[in-house]
Amino acid sequence: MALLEIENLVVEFETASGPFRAVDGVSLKVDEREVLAIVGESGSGKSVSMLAIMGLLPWTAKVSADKALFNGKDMLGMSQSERRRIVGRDVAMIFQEPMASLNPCFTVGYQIEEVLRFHLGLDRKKRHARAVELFTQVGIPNPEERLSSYPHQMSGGQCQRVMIAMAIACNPKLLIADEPTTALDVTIQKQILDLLMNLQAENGMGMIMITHNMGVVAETADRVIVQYKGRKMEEADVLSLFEAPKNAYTRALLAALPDNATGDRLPTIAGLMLEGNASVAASQ
Ligand SMILES: Nc1ncnc2c1ncn2[C@@H]1O[C@H](COP(=O)(O)OP(=O)(O)OP(=O)(O)O)[C@@H](O)[C@H]1O
Repeated sequence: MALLEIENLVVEFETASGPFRAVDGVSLKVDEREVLAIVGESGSGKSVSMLAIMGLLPWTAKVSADKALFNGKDMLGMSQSERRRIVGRDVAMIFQEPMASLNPCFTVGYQIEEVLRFHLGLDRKKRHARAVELFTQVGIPNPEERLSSYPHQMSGGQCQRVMIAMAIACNPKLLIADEPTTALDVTIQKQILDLLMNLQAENGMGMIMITHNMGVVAETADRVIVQYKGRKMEEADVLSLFEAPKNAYTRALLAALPDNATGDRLPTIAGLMLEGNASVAASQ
């Protein structure tokens, strides 16, 4: 049984100018211990698909799917309270902006201990011990001291480590990392990516890596889905995708990698910025 199995996911938003389809019939599967990358440019519906399954979209979103099973449970059919117990415990998400994901009014220690209280019901002493253990695991120096820091007293990289510690606090089966390194300095990006991949291997988690960066895909994924304007363009194991991409949009993404630039200028993705031309990629 797959850990996560989604078939024909559709997400539409009610907007002032009528309904807008952000995700258009996406299907995917993630197995235990597998890393699936979802890659595509900004606005291709990568985040919205995952937020829809987690029940984290606003009421203006209409979500439907033929199947949306996590660990055999129907994520769209279950009650809000049942979903709240699963999200954050069995499935955890890390977002692009660690500063924005943390509450500025509470210490990072309080925030991680809240996760441990809510999902695992640990008493104060056990919560504290587990928080220290988690901070140590994600490489935060002087964990005891750092637990009483507020988010603004920490760097972006440290805040992302806190977010990762919170995400793995309950040993989730699936970790969804949504552009986890995009907002960080280049030197820190590699450290955070290495940390995530080590934790994924150590804890045996399934993982979905959402990114627009083919370099990140190459470093992390077993399998890749290429998404464009809410649709799946191509799906392949990572080696096949890099060696023999089948879709024109995938080829264009790969050609735009700096290593593939042959002249002084980066290659352009011709025509893809025009409105409503998903067919350019879809039809090739
Ligand atoms: N609440 C909302 N109401 C209306 N449209 C929305 C809403 N949230 C997202 N969208 C739209 O849905 C589309 C897909 O957004 P999504 O965030 O999934 O893109 P993405 O591929 O993850 O890109 P990025 O990396 O920039 O977030 C975008 O066009 C976005 O503007």
